[in-house]
Amino acid sequence: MIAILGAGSLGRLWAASLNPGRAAFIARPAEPPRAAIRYRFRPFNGPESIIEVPWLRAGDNPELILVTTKAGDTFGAIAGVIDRFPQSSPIILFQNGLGSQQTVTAHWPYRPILAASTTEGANRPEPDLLVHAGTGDTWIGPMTKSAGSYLNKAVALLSAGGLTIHPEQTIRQRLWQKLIINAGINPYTAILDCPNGDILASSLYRDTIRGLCRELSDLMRASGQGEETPEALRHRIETVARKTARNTSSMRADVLKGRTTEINFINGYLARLGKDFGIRTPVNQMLTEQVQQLSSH
Ligand SMILES: NC(=O)C1=CN([C@@H]2O[C@H](COP(=O)(O)OP(=O)(O)OC[C@H]3O[C@@H](n4cnc5c(N)ncnc54)[C@H](OP(=O)(O)O)[C@@H]3O)[C@@H](O)[C@H]2O)C=CC1
Ligand SMILES: CC(C)(CO)C(=O)C(=O)O
Repeated sequence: MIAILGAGSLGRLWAASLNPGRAAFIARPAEPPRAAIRYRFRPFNGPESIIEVPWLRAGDNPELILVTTKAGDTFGAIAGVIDRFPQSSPIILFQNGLGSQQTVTAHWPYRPILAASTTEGANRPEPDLLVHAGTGDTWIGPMTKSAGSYLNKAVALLSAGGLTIHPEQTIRQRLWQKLIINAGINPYTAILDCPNGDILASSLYRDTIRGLCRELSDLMRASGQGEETPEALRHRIETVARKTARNTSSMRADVLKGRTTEINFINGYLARLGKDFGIRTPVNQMLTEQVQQLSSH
């Protein structure tokens, strides 16, 4: 049994991809018992089907716990339920950005905690409809010392669902690579209220991207993530913006739906890191503040 904490878009994608009966959602601690969650699943290819996922029962001992809450909810969500599970239960964190993973591993350093970086895309245009909007790859790797020995088992269990999973010993590097892309696309799409590709011609983007990439390059070096020139980072950001030109980014989607964004774990994380290292980050700071003004965060 694979337990999933966070019955949103990504959690439902995982539940739908695993064989029937293999997944269960973890309820919030104070939630009264409810009937199984039922939703329509529209796969990337093929016909729609109905998925029914039960709630994990008291005493169930999952082989794996997937955490698919938003970054800002993750620590509280885990803290609310973790005492139900043995110290040896492996936990995989699926959050975008950085910062939430460090908070969780600093609090539970002896638990086997892994992190994932995924390019799968899922959304819920209606509450009971889950759309697998884009297929991709998922990399999983250890964040705590004891997690290393669980990696192969976790990859095998999740691969059985049919999504493409890779073991990744240097998962922090992967998370950084995705962070760079999210930092260079998401806030602009939220501020400008436009699809990913449209940011490239905007004056906000053109006036600030050089400075942003300089900050990203300096922060990568200071964090031990290696040397990447600002020009190379800009090229990578723009390649993804062009490839996903018609996409609504997750941050723009959050703003449009009035939800808290993950800005504090993307450009906000980078601005905080700059303060720790004594590196000036005026562009990350400005983007963070502008996005914070658009929503409750
Ligand atoms: N969707 C995608 O395609 C991708 C998402 N990601 C990352 O995955 C993470 C999840 O994203 P996504 O699935 O889109 O987000 P959603 O908002 O769709 O799902 C998050 C879910 O977590 C639930 N939740 C919040 N707090 C708790 C809690 N304390 N206990 C149990 N459940 C809780 C929310 O419930 P409620 O709505 O009731 O608050 C919601 O159902 C994010 O960090 C995102 O960046 C990464 C790559 C792709
Ligand atoms: C790569 C990108 C920008 C694709 O939309 C993304 O990951 C997101 O929207 O969060």
